[in-house]
Amino acid sequence: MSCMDKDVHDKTKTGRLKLWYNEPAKATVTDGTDSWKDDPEWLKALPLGNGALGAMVFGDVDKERIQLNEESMWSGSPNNDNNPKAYPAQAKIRELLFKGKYREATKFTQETQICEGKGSGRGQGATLPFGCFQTLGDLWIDFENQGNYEDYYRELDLEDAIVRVSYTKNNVQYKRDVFVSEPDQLMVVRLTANAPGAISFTSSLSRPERFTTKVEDDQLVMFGALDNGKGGNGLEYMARLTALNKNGTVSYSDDGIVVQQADEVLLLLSASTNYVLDYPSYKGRDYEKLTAKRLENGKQKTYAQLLEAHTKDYQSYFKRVSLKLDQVPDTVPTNKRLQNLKTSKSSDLRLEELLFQYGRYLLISSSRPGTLPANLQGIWANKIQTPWNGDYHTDVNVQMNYWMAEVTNLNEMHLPLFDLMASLQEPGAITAKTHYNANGWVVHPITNIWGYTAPGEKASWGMHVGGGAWLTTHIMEHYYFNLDKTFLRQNYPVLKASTQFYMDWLVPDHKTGELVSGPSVSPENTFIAPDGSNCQISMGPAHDQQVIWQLFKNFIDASVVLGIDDDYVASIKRAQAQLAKPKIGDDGRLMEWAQAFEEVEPGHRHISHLFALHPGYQIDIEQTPKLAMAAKKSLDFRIKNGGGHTGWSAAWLISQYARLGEAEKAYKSLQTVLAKSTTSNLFGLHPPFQMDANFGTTEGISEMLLQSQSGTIRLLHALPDAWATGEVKGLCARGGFVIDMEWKDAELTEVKVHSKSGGTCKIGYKGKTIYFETQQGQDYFPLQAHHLKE
Ligand SMILES: C[C@@H]1O[C@@H](O)[C@@H](O)[C@H](O)[C@@H]1O
Repeated sequence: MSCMDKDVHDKTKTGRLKLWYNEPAKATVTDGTDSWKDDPEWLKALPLGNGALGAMVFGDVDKERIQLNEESMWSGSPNNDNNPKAYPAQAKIRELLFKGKYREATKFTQETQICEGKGSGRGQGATLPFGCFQTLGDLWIDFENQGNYEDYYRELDLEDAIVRVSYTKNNVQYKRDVFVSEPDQLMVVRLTANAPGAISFTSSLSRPERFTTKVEDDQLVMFGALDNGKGGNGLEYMARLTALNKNGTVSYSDDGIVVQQADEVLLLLSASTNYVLDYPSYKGRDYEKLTAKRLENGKQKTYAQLLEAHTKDYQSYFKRVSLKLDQVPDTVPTNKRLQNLKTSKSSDLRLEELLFQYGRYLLISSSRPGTLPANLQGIWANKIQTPWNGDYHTDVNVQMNYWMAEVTNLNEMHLPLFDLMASLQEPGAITAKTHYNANGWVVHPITNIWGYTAPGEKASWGMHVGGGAWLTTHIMEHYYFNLDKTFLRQNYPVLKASTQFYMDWLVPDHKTGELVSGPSVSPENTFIAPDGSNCQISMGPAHDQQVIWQLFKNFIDASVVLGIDDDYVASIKRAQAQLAKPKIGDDGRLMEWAQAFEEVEPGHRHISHLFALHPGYQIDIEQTPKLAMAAKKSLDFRIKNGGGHTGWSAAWLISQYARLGEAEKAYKSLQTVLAKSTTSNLFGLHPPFQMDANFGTTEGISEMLLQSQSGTIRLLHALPDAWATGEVKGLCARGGFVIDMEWKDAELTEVKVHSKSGGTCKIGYKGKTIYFETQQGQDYFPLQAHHLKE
């Protein structure tokens, strides 16, 4: 084990992409009872993860706290409280709606269509069958010697996914390096000092409830079972901790590990549960054996070997993309930079670069092939009752988590979302049959790791049936960016089964004969019915019509790619043509509902009726300019009335405006996210903390620089004045292209196109469009070769 490599702990030397601070996050635990309120010190801690194991490092001096997560730490249990009363009532609700009796329909829908049980417990389901994503617990490192310290420094280095802490105390310089390795499935903590025998501490493991610790050989083991929400034990978990010391002594007791006068110490932690993403039992993993094996493997390796494997793995993803907007060295601590931005209201290019790459860092750290998808918290939650149960919301949130995956060259991180979709097929088919007597599968706005697909406990948000269609759009996105036919063939059944649900669900509108979806909601939004009552339920809300249109388009395109041209595909083409389409209201805005209702909350956080502009593309600035202008009116109206007031909704606005080529408005929404919805560790805020704002912001910045949804690769489509000069490398475009760009004074100066799969490349820039044929693996320079600018 080597000692003390000086330079990486000194930020100024490297100019690397880092979050850094001159003060620790206090390791004290504040009262976690109010699940909707964040612990302010936790929001200063720094996140690490390997997709399954997560850690938040506080970096405190006298007592270090590393709050731990494991992706499947969920209370609750498999329980799909479908409601057999739903289908018999459906026809009456539709009749009421076609007659314009919205108040009666909304009331009857709440009485007959929601789940049988308590559902998500209004986002507080920790003790219910729905369950809740919870903390694994805390690793404590108590140095037991109070007193002053100086030269304090801590950082999260995005270039190698390591947290470093250093300070001087009693003339001894202490250092900590922490990372969570994917190859070794271990959290690694290295403690060093520049004086022999200076390292002494007691280390322990704990969590707010349901845990026992014991010694097993040279390990401290924490284990327990979570609440299954039915009055018994559910998921079983285990964490194992061991200490490898250089000189000094180590002793183990059921309460902790005591290290005395060591020169250097390595702490290794493994953790897992008996969970398996497999309907109907969702269990069977031998977590005790797995955690023991991982720890044993780790103990056979040197720190350098563990570090090298981790860095190599992480950088193989992170280093695919670089963004340069600012050349000025980073001399201001991150929390101070953010504070300056919030007070001065002036932009900060370095923070924008950092936020862009931070989204990529967080996705690599919370979603890997074979893990569960990133949830509302990514994988970082410090409570027993997490906001909204830390679940998977399918009416924008989980989709937003993955919008950036392909364009920012992280296609592998997208795979867990497809695993989730596949796991919802069986429970979703039972809900489709029970609630709607329909084939195929359906999911409503909330799902969890137990295959929950029922509507939940409130019709006002639960009756969103478009979530399944929306989720499947990711299948075609992954195909378009990678042209992987094997992937498409494997996922075609999920796509087809989703179309089968909507083919059984859609009905002709009594007046227009167009196919409409309903009873359904425009996610979580409320309209004023003609009788003045506040209602949510209607026939043909724009959002449903748009996600179903996109699903049918994707299914037709996938069938063409796979050479499938049967009667069923033909029936989908007919149904798509018959769907009610986006409409423009008398006020020029895009209509959110089939009728021009007034909104109870004009500044509502959801903008679901603009799905067709982003992430869908039924509406396009060049191909459907009228609808695009109506979309712009709707966006401006939303913001004028206070829209974008949650982190995720402000992040979505960046992409929406970017699709319209509205660079300054997109940039303004980016400033809104930074100024209003970003906290000192750059976590996004709903508030409380909610990860989709981070992922949505990275997507938004990508959309400002590069778009390819229309079939044309649009370069610098929404370049704000603030980014007059810059460079981006490694962004991906549909069709299997990787794009590098440099620009100066808002003019492209260099473009490189790498063709991953060959084929025709169509590029658009400032109103000019060029085409050129490409060979697989070749690079092209369209600026010169194809006179892109003349
Ligand atoms: C997790 C929750 O998801 C939906 O319900 C949104 O409307 C909320 O704003 C929040 O993001």
